[in-house]
Amino acid sequence: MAEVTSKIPQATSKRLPLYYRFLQNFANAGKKRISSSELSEAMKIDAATIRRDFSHFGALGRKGYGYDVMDLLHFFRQALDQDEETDVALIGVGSLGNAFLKYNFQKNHNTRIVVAFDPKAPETGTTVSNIPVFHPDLIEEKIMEMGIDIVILTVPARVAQEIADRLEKIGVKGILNFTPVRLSVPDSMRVHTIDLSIELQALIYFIKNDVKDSQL
Ligand SMILES: NC(=O)c1ccc[n+]([C@@H]2O[C@H](COP(=O)([O-])OP(=O)(O)OC[C@H]3O[C@@H](n4cnc5c(N)ncnc54)[C@H](O)[C@@H]3O)[C@@H](O)[C@H]2O)c1
Repeated sequence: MAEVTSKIPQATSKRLPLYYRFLQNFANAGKKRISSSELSEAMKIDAATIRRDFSHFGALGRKGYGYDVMDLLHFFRQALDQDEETDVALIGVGSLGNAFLKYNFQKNHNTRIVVAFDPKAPETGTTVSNIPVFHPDLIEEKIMEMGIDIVILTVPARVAQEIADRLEKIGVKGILNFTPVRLSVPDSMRVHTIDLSIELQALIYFIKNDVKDSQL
């Protein structure tokens, strides 16, 4: 199967983790091959979109056979770098942060939150769902010690930029930002901002306009 190339459209790339999750479920259920219409039904993405996406990955289903589940999984694992374990830190253990610590990517064993920070934690650290939570004074020390590159930010808006600046200084590469702040960071750092109200607005727009190729 072909390597992922930079030519893959963004909308297709965004569906990669979703494909991966569904294929894992199919593999766990003992399924060896899958057709685009079966995937379409499970994922609620139309079959033509799936076939087009898969053609970008060099995956060509055979008529009457479909796609080989293990082949696809192998490909997605490489594309998503899932063969490597990624340790993630979370900053801000409030309503949202607590929920993430409890969830902790249960369906993806290669990505996990291994440490968290919140001023409510004593300096010695405590745990939530077995994950150590330290005072934010220890952010630099712990993140560098643990070699963490990715941080989930679930702090109040007023402290978000200040924390991003601190993370930049210690070479953190990526922030998954749940705060409403448009973080200003250098090119060496990547920020993905998730804003539920924008996602919801987009969903409503796509439903109203019946845009099929937008399931993510
Ligand atoms: N992305 C979304 O869709 C979405 C949805 C809800 C909330 N939010 C945003 O996510 C953030 C968290 O929301 P919440 O509801 O969990 O808030 P929350 O107030 O329940 O939690 C924030 C936590 O951050 C901690 N904190 C404060 N200063 C800190 C610091 N310097 N370092 C580390 N931790 C610090 C607080 O002690 C608190 O536990 C807010 O910015 C909120 O606007 C985003």
